[in-house]
Amino acid sequence: MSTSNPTTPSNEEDQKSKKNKRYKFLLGINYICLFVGSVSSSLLSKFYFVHKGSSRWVSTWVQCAGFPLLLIPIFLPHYLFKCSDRKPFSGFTPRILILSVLVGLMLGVNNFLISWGNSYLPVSTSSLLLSSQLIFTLLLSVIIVKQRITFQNLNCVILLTLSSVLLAVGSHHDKPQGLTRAKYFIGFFCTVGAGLLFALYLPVMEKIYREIYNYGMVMEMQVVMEVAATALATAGMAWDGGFPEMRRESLEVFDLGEKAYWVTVMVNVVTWQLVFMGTAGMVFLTSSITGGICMTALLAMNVLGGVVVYGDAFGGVKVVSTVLCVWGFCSYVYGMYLKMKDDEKDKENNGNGEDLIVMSNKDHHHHHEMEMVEVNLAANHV
Ligand SMILES: Nc1nc2[nH]cnc2c(=O)[nH]1
Repeated sequence: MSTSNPTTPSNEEDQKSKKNKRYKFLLGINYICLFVGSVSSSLLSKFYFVHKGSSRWVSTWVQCAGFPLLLIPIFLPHYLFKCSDRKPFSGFTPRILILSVLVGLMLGVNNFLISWGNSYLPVSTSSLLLSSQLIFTLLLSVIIVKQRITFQNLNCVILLTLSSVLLAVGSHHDKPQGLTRAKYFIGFFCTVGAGLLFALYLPVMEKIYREIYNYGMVMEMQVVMEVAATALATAGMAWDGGFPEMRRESLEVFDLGEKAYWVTVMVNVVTWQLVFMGTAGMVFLTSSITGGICMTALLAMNVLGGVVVYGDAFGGVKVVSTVLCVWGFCSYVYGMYLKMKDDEKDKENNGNGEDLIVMSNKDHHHHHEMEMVEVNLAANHV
């Protein structure tokens, strides 16, 4: 695991700080994507429903159809800015390609289930069911990527879960019209299924990312996944009359008119890409459980977004839920920060010559990223 470069100590220091800066830069960008994407997609989905949009297929399709947008950050660095020597889409092995397609199909089914569940169940019920998702993410990441359960991550998962349970219990029981028992059960199983699939998606991605060493590759895999998910959604739509339904909805149902409808749908397509790209990047740069925690913690931001933009009521239970969420998330991030400082100190104490990094589970990708930049730097110098 250790690489000993024939470089002078000062050069080595330089490279280390460069790597660290690059890592922090990528982490920052990804979190901004996740943040902006999550808040705006939740606001826009609500906008769509408030103005009488109700198509399950449209909700499914917008979550993945924006994949061509990812081609911009993939191709620009190589062809326009010339700041990367790596040719886009050159690192796929058949194995990685097949795995990406399979995970993409899983994501497609998840998107479909979540849209179906949302259309049958009251918002409060579906949020309640989805609040179990983070616990499953932790459990599955213990099984799949040998994540260690620590006080820090367990504490955070419990606080965030409590926070989302409270939120769901405290929200309005706006029962959709004509909710029969059968429909309730369909909605129930779709939503639980979506939660489980998403909880599986995160550690499975982490496992696959352990075979790759480059952030560009993460985006490229994301394109492949989203193409697979879009193919599934498009096939479903074509088979079930989703396209005529979309057209009819734009012309007759959406109460702000056709133009506003297409703008809403298209902007939603963009915001969903930010969500999924941000999630994938966070999982690659940290771990599946940290990625899941970062996503879930944004629920509080979505609630605040609703309060600011739509004037939703904000009192009692929502306040408690938000406090729990912010508390849980901040203590997690602070704990991670302390651990990172500790590790850096340990490394310094071990001396420069010996570049042995003891990998804890959490650091895995940090180290990965370091290695990747090392590989790139080495390639550039040869
Ligand atoms: N099941 C599920 N699907 C998602 N798609 C985007 N976010 C989520 C999530 O939190 N859960």
